[in-house]
Amino acid sequence: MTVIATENLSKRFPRVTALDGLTLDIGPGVTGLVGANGAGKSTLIKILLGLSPASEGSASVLGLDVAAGSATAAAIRERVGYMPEHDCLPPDVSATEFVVHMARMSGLPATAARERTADTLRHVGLYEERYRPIGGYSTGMKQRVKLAQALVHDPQLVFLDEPTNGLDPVGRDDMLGLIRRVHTDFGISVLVTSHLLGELERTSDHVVVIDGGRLLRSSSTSDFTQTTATLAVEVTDTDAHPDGTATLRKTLAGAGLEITADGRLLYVDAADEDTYDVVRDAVAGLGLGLVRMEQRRHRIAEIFRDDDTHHPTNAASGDTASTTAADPAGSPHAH
Ligand SMILES: Nc1ncnc2c1ncn2[C@@H]1O[C@H](COP(=O)(O)OP(=O)(O)OP(=O)(O)O)[C@@H](O)[C@H]1O
Repeated sequence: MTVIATENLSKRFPRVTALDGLTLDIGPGVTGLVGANGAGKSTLIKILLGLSPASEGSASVLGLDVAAGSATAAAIRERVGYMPEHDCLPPDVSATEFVVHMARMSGLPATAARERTADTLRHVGLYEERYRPIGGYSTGMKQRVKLAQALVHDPQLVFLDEPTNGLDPVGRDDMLGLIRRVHTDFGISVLVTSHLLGELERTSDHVVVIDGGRLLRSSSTSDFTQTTATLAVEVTDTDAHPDGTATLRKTLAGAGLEITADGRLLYVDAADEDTYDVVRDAVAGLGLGLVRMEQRRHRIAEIFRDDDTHHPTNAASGDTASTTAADPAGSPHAH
């Protein structure tokens, strides 16, 4: 089932092309949309919401064409929630008043709007504070109000534009947990943007990476982080073998295995199941202690670093979405 589809979608402003022939097919679940600042993430969301027309190409949301006219646009808004990137909350009203208002705007009757508001604010973790004016809230609380107003009319899909912006590491973790639960508890599909690839690794079922308005990669998170056929092996030293790692490497190479070393870790190419036995027997035969022998998993960021070396666009443009997005230093979840 397709939740969001775009076909050759472009958006040109007088001085910049924000989206450039973007073709996407996104299914249900949590999808992370990653790209550096200016990659075109917000532009894509605005087109999908019908707030901004595309220059070229087509797009549909929940099977509805975003350019089909006002009746379809209204139908999309009924089914879709939107959490904008920038601060957009009125400071003088309380979270309850604001979210009730947004629920009423979405067409809910007064009683249902009040009930849904109470439930949604509780779900995002706002309790007694919900009666105080929003102007006195912390950034984390404001982000929660923005999330609540996107969810209050029980949409099938929400667009969350940089929901972790401005949050400290604990606040980020909480927000990412909440986003995950939006899908697992309510079955709502999520398109969440970030310029940090690492933080979407844990939260998303699917990751789409764009750079300069173009699609760089779209695949399921498990494809990104799939287990490779490489074993990571670490051993102790002994009196007989003061450099156990080097000794084991020599022994395994002698047994015909492909090995690379990274400090005390040996990466052994596990061509088949027998490789485990060969390594175990070699370690036991040498009398070394086996600290670890495990299948190596790729992290998303690692795969992008590999891709960067091959990708012609990146090589040409230098400071790109993937290099920025893959920067593990920027994300508390990258390691
Ligand atoms: N209304 C506009 N007029 C002119 N240029 C625009 C407009 N909106 C966006 N752009 C440009 O289009 C490009 C994509 O912007 P967009 O906001 O979609 O990026 P983004 O990936 O969401 O980045 P950010 O995280 O910084 O918002 C940028 O170069 C931006 O300057």
